Amino acid sequence: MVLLIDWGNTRLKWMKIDHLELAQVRAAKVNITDNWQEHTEIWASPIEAIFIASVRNDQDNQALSGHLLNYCDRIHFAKTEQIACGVENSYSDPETMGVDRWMGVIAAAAPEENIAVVSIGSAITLDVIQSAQHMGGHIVPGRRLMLESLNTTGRVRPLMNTQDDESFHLGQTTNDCVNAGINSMIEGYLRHIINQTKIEYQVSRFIFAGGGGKYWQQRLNSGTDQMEYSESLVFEGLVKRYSV
Ligand SMILES: Nc1ncnc2c1ncn2[C@@H]1O[C@H](COP(=O)(O)OP(=O)(O)O)[C@@H](O)[C@H]1O
Ligand SMILES: CC(C)(COP(=O)(O)O)[C@@H](O)C(=O)NCCC(=O)O
Repeated sequence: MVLLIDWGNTRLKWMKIDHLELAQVRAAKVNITDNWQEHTEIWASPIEAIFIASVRNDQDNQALSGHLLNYCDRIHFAKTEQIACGVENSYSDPETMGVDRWMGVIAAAAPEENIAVVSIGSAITLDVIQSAQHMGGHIVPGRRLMLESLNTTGRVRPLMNTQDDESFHLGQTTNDCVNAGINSMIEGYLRHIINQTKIEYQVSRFIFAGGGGKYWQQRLNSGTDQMEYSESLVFEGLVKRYSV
């Protein structure tokens, strides 16, 4: 059994597969937790190897690997590279690019296709790939980070609405004003990058990922653009990178 881990700023995602094969990743269940220590099932069965894409700090990564070493001594933390699986990174200093983004880029890249990966998690990220060349991207604060940034005003102390706004509307409470406004910001940003990447980078395929990926892919998919949602994109990148 091989254990794959995608550790973002909010949640740890994990799956177990028999072999490093894309078909297995696509069929496997993605498990999600805010608190991995409580999930003994992660390491309950024998594990041959562990591949991790983590954007957490060294202390968190050491705590996780220190624990996992009790169950498996083949632990590999993926790193962002200049080139991998035929995909070239646009960063002048590739190691500074989040490994979750890089795994998404590796997973999405296809010869002779122009693709945008849009990940909607703690941060919202864009990565554009033209025929296996990473062209660059964006990083913007995600929904929670935008909302929490208003706490610094002292007066606006909003809470996240549990229900997603389905349409444009105006709030009549502080909370609703903030939530409706942030949703509009995300929608405006996403519509803008979809338009611009089509015009400027001839993007013809959009792959959404991350905790809000499914919601926004469904909401923005008018049927005219090729828009997909992938729950396992980072895992697919790990498999593509380490199955060679
Ligand atoms: N509809 C949505 N719109 C924007 N962001 C969302 C939505 N649903 C969930 N999220 C965000 O997704 C994040 C969790 O997604 P995830 O990809 O696991 O994040 P990370 O990889 O950063 O841990 C949360 O921070 C949450 O605010
Ligand atoms: C941009 C990110 C914070 C996104 O993380 P996430 O929302 O998936 O938790 C992460 O990819 C990261 O820490 N990147 C390093 C900076 C960069 O990619 O240039």
